[in-house]
Amino acid sequence: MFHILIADPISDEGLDVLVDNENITLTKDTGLTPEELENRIATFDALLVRSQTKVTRSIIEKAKNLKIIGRAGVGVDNIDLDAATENGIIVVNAPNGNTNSAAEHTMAMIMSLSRKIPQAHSGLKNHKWERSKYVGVEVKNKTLGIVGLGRIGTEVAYRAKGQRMNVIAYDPFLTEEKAEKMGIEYGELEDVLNKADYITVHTPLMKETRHMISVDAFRQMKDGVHIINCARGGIIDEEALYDALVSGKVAGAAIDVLEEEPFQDHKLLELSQVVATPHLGASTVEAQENVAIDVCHDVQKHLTGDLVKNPVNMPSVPSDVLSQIEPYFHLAEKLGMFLIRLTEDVPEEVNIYYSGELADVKIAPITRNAVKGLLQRHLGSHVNDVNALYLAGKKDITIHENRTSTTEGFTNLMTIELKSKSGTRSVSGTLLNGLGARIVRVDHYSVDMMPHGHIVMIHHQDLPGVIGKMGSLLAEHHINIATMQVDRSDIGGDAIMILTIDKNPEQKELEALKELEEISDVTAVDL
Ligand SMILES: NC(=O)c1ccc[n+]([C@@H]2O[C@H](COP(=O)([O-])OP(=O)(O)OC[C@H]3O[C@@H](n4cnc5c(N)ncnc54)[C@H](O)[C@@H]3O)[C@@H](O)[C@H]2O)c1
Ligand SMILES: O=C(O)CC[C@@H](O)C(=O)O
Repeated sequence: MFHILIADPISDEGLDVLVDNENITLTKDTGLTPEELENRIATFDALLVRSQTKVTRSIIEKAKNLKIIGRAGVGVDNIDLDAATENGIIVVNAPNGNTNSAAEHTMAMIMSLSRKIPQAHSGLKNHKWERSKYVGVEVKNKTLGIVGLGRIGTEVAYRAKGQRMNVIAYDPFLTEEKAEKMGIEYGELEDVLNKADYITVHTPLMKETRHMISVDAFRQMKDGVHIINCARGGIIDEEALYDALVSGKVAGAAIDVLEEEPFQDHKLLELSQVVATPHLGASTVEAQENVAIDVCHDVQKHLTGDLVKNPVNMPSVPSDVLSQIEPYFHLAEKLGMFLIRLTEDVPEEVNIYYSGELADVKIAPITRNAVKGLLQRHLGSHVNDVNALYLAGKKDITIHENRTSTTEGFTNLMTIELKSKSGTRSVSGTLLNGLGARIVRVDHYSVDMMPHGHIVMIHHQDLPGVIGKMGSLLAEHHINIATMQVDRSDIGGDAIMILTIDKNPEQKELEALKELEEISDVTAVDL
């Protein structure tokens, strides 16, 4: 049974996705204080939030069962992503569902600023008919500067063009060709600041964008510029904006978001040239349904073992690519689990070689599963594909991915090589059409074994009678051999025997095998 805590108001249309699942329980408890959330979170498998709830490191560290945090919206600046990743908790968002609403809200803010609609409305509500006080300006032929031309910025650009505005935009991913295709002007940040009559920001809030519009940026703007922030508080330096409004440099500002929310007492709100809404960009029926449905689908997928569509702290995999590579996840994890048993030393470097068909697919998710298999022996079951690479880095294990053309006759071949102080060990596997995964090489020995069950790997000398002795010894301990593979380097030289047996061998049984003089090493692996 999975328990989901809904900590912010999430649309029922989304929750309906989860309600019908009999393995899921939903607890709605909105408006919890950080301390209350910290005290409650331990029993939950999933947490659903919007922008209000701050999911801090201390909350995440108390969340011993948490597997997924669903953010019904775009911005994830209210979630400590590093803490989530370190703790193997996947974070998903709903990046597409509120794009239109945020863009429409931005346009409404631009029009409100230009025609002073909120101020005039307030006047009338206070029984004042003040037509001359609220003379506005047209937006037609004015220049709108967009900082951040992603999903919302792009939609704002098209809407502004519909209002006959000129649009200039800055985004690190915007090219001149793309700008030309959109019928807008391409600019550096400086060009946008210099040329625009209205400046609207649509970047995420990150280290790089915090206070990107500050004193220096205001200095570069036209006198009488209008500023709009429907993205995130913190992108604009609020002190600098306040001063620029008071000095008249900025004619008006429209604000949906501020650094501290809720913000009913902020000094910017005291200025008559500021219009503001309480973080309403995504607050439409449509947007809330869309984001709730998207995020709830992903939460359900993750809890039932499927890959999610909108991961934030893991690369996403398009479904056509996923169907190609998913069958290799199991093979990769088992190869990793097997290989780590071949050394008692601290792993230092891992090389993963992808050959044949595997050389042409997206390998990163396969690598994550291999590393997960490797690390689980020492780090336990909290290693998962969200934190596997992070944890490997923390343990100073370097991971290299290589694509090669050496297929050794297989249509696909994956080899993992593990380097440690005592040397290099390796294991190779393949996926046989219709037959599933096979381990086909252990170090330089060829084998053919299914990667599951109780496996005993024995290094011995290639001499007559060894196999018989070993078989009798196992029989004495009532151990039944299910399959056996043997390979050798030379006649009479080193040889390997891999058995699958019907029960987990006890330590004393392994010790008894080691006592046979022809046997140099015995390793048990449970896959
Ligand atoms: N007010 C609201 O209710 C509301 C609703 C939805 C989204 N948002 C906010 O809007 C932001 C944008 O949403 P989106 O869906 O368009 O995201 P997006 O990822 O599609 O677009 C963000 C764009 O910003 C660009 N960018 C990043 N750093 C930049 C920089 N230093 N300078 C210029 N551009 C930069 C990126 O390249 C990207 O194209 C979200 O992060 C969220 O915080 C607010
Ligand atoms: O939760 C909300 O309504 C705000 C969402 C918005 O800020 C976002 O980043 O998607």
